[in-house]
Amino acid sequence: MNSHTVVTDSSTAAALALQQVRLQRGRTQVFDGLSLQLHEPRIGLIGDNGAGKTSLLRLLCGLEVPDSGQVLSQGQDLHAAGAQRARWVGMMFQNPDDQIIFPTVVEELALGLQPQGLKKKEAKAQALQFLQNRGLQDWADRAVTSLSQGQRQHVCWLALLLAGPRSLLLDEPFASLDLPGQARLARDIAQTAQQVIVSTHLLEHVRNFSRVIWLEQGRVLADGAGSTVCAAYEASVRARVAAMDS
Ligand SMILES: Nc1ncnc2c1ncn2[C@@H]1O[C@H](COP(=O)(O)OP(=O)(O)OP(=O)(O)O)[C@@H](O)[C@H]1O
Repeated sequence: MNSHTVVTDSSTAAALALQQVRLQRGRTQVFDGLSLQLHEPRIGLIGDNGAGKTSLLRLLCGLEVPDSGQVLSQGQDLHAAGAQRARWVGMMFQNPDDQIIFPTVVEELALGLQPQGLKKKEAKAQALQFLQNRGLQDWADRAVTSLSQGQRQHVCWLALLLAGPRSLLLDEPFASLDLPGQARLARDIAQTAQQVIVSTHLLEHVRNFSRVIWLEQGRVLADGAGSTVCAAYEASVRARVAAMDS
């Protein structure tokens, strides 16, 4: 298959796929021919700092363009898709301040509805209704800067849910959430109809996923049931820590 080939059979194509992707960031060759078919409704990404989890998510949502190879969503080239890409895939960033653009919560949520062709006023009304349905109407006109880090992360999750692309990519979504916040997000993820791909160091949140991918230096070290892959990663960490002590 050459680098311009586009798989067109969307009935069998994976929600997301990488074909022979090479990516360099700065001086680091992050991926050197990575291929993955991402069919499953819940996929976890685990691995040490610098393994390539964020880079993979950034490729999958079109923020990084591969140096060679292709990123596909249901068989269509993500980078050739232009504006409709926002209907296919959306990402929640590790740092909410990299994501939030608008001064108030309701405006930020409304932004995500614009790719659906809604006028500003309609989008704002829908965003307000969405907040009301979740008992968060008091947040609507709050300045985003007045929210805590964890609350801003929650706003990013709500914006992604409301925008409703068919694949949701979450980069360390639990990192700054308190325990009730983590439980709420885990419940939301479990109830979401769309595909959800989660990168995390908190393994309990992906251990029950049908698929977890363990990345190490841009390569797949293990790929399988969450319980098996998480146990293998934990065993590796234990062995490395033991080696440090000896
Ligand atoms: N903007 C950048 N410029 C140069 N190199 C980068 C950049 N971003 C990431 N890298 C490098 O790419 C590699 C993969 O980084 P990435 O952020 O994808 O890892 P990660 O698995 O998400 O790590 P973490 O668990 O720390 O978030 C690392 O070696 C990192 O140093």
